[in-house]
Amino acid sequence: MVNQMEDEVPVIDFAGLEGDQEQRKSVSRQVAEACQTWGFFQIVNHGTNPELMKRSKQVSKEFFYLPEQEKMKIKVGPGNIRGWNHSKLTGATGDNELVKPDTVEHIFLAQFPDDEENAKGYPLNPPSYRATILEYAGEIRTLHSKILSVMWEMLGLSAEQVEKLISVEHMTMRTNFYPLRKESDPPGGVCHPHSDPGGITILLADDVSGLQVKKDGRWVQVDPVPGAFIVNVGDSAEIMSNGTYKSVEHRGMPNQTQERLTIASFSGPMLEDEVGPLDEILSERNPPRYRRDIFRNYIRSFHMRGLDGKNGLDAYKLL
Ligand SMILES: O=C(O)CCC(=O)C(=O)O
Ligand SMILES: [Fe+2]
Repeated sequence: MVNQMEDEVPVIDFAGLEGDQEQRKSVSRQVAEACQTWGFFQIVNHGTNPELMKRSKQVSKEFFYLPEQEKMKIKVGPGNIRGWNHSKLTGATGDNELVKPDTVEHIFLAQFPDDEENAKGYPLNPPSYRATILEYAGEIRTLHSKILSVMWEMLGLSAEQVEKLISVEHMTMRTNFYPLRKESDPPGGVCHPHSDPGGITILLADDVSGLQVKKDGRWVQVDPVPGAFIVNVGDSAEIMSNGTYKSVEHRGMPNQTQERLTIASFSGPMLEDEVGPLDEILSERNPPRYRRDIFRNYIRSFHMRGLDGKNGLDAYKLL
């Protein structure tokens, strides 16, 4: 681990995953431990093209810089959470309080499956937006699989089972834009405390601080290592691991010296997949701690509650 401090989210050097067996084992142990304690870690030397990361941030910022009337063309609507979202649109999706007052401006879109349905909601401006984001999504999908592979291996699953669990068929992205906020400005423009519903999240945090993670009842700031990704365990991975891996509450705050852009990429089960503790790890001593349900229902229940702490997961706990 690089730069390890007790009260800092672990930073893991992924170069070791391409090394010999010992090096791979060491990285795998660090990943499993981080998933069990923090539910969060940063990764460096992850192999993702830095130029593509930069272009994805750039094209996203270009979208957010557009005049409001242009962004309104892809705004969310009743029963539709895809597209551009702003606290001005509070309640616009019809899903209770999906958009709370003071919510950060963001855009939510799906990348995989790469079909007609998921192509909906993309902005036509800037013209290169969709192509760039899909190129980025393609690289990030590989990284999702790599991380998931380590996580499931470390639970003792067979290579065959791991293989089945790491193909990322369903992937979505939430891009958050936090304009520079001075101390004298009224509070607002935040990503409210929540846990992520999917498998894992890979966050491109633009080297600007603002993400905070709940640890032992208090908020801990994550200072992004330049060029790193911040990875976290989602609710589905917590459920599938029967609680071994932790989906931890976090929130996104504006930065007081720089504007902030974050791109969160969520890999998850397919909407019709059943999510429940993996049979292979259950035993008399490790009985199921969560009830099973299809992911579509889980997501619906999650959104009905709005972004609000870990309520989504609590509703599925058995013990
Ligand atoms: O912007 C951030 O720092 C956090 C974003 C986040 O947690 C999310 O989009 O799910
Ligand atoms: Fe999140």
